[in-house]
Amino acid sequence: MTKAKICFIGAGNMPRAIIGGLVASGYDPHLIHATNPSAPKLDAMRADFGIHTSHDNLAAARDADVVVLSVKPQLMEAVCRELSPAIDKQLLITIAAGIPERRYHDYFGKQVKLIRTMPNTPMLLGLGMTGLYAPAKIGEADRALAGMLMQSCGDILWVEKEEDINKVIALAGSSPAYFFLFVEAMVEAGMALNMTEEAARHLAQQAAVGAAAMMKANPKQSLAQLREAVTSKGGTTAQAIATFEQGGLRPLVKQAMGNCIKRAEEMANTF
Ligand SMILES: NC(=O)c1ccc[n+]([C@@H]2O[C@H](COP(=O)([O-])OP(=O)(O)OC[C@H]3O[C@@H](n4cnc5c(N)ncnc54)[C@H](OP(=O)(O)O)[C@@H]3O)[C@@H](O)[C@H]2O)c1
Ligand code: PRO
Repeated sequence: MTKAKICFIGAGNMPRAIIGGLVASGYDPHLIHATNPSAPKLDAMRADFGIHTSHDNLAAARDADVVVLSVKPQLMEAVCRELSPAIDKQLLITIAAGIPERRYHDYFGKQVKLIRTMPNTPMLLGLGMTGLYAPAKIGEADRALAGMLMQSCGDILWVEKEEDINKVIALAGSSPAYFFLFVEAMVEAGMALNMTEEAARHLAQQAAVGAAAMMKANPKQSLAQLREAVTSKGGTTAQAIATFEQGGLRPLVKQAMGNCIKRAEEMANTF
């Protein structure tokens, strides 16, 4: 495993997931530094993962080999302008949605080495999915370093065209929230049938975990085959599935993912 010093600028939900995954995979916590304006998130990260923390973006970035830009897209320009004097040969990795790679050179006021990534929160459990895009000028060693960091917390997929990062957002970055919404709706339906929230959640979430594990364990079986194996002819599941299909679940999912991508494109024109 590399000995690169990694600094996360911004210590919110996503860096917490990546740092948790990195440390659990055996990455030395003393090589990891996170910065944030407010103290509570840093205190929690220090306590949970044993990493270094501070409020000083510039000093942390200056001391790092890899700087992971992990603030909200709205704050990215101001943060990059602040960091610029500290950036020289470091590899920059951004996890921000929306902002195109070319914009970062403007933000920093100079050419920087930057890889765009789109991770997701299951990285905290080592079950993440990250899409990565690097412009042609980025060398093999830097690609390998970014890939290794993200792969220590889950699966990775390199995309060749930058626009494909927006498809990664729709399919993986944002999609844990879709699954939570679906299970939330199932739990609400269970509660409407007079089940306790605890029992309904236990049933629905374990079914979700089991279904996810079956998809992963059976890559040669199509998703339709897995679905059909649950769906007895004239049985109960068939009624539920027909209700979803008649209610337009598939076009609704297509529309939701299309709107997700549209928002990423709007952000690219805004920030
Ligand atoms: N959450 C996801 O599932 C997900 C997935 C993929 C990518 N992303 C991307 O990850 C980035 C961060 O998202 P998030 O969900 O982690 O957001 P978040 O939880 O709101 O975290 C953002 C953090 O940045 C901190 N911050 C604000 N100003 C700062 C500054 N000047 N210097 C350093 N830190 C600063 C905030 O601190 P305070 O709270 O003290 O203001 C906050 O802790 C976004 O660009 C997003 O597009 C998120
Ligand atoms: N969370 C970020 C957003 O909602 C990016 C993907 C997941 O914008």
